[in-house]
Amino acid sequence: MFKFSANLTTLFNEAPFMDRFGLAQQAGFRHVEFQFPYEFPVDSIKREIESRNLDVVLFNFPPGDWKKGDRGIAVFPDRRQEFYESVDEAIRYALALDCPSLHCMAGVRPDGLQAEEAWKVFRENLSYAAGRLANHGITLLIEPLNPYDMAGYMLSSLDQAVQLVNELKLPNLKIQFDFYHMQRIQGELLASFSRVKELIGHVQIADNPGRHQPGTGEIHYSNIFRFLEESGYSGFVGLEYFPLGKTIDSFDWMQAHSRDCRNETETRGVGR
Ligand SMILES: O=C(O)C(=O)[C@H](O)CO
Ligand SMILES: [Mg+2]
Repeated sequence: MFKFSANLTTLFNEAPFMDRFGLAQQAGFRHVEFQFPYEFPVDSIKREIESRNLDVVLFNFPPGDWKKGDRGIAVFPDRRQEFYESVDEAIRYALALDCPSLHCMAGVRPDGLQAEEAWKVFRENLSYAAGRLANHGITLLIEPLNPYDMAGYMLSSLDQAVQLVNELKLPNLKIQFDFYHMQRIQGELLASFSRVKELIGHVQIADNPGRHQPGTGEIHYSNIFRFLEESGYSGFVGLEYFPLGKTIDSFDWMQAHSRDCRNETETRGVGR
């Protein structure tokens, strides 16, 4: 049975980041994830999760300078040192927070950088990072992002991610399968998930269009949840959506899922 995780970057964003842990707990969540925690001291986050009995299940490596357009720094030949330091920083946070998985964003390829060179650097950096994370039992994740939201992002198809994972053969390198991005990239959601099931280390959800909660768009999430249960996926499903309306009013779809699911108590207890 899979478990829901509240993404505190996109959920509860009516409140400052450090207040979102308490709001997630009050809403019944046990697992949380977020994108970038680095502007907040790790000890403050640790206090929040310990006092609220939450587990942190995922966050990203530092992405470079987001305001200047960086969306990861793993593809740049001239920024390797900065990438190594970003791995150090991510590990420091992950160990303090006892987080089992980290997502490495690739980056946006500038015009002057040849694709072949960028892929080579990405492969080398992933090998480096996977080795460092393996020493701590942490899984490294890569996630294809749709080209409409993130133009020029290097890793923009599921096939590219599969190729990297198969080529590199690193036991702790897995795919972050975000149904929202997959819908916008290629559709064929159930078949695509089935095809790469063994390579998936984390799942995320949002509906399309709008990237809001399930039930607001075109994705048939009750089918997807049933399918995930039947497929035996037992990892996390991150709620990485921007609520339409107040966050606390955006969880109706979860009640429907619990009703559909045979073991209601377990779904609620573990997931929310
Ligand atoms: O945007 C997404 O879907 C993510 O999961 C990442 O954290 C990248 O920002
Ligand atoms: Mg995602």
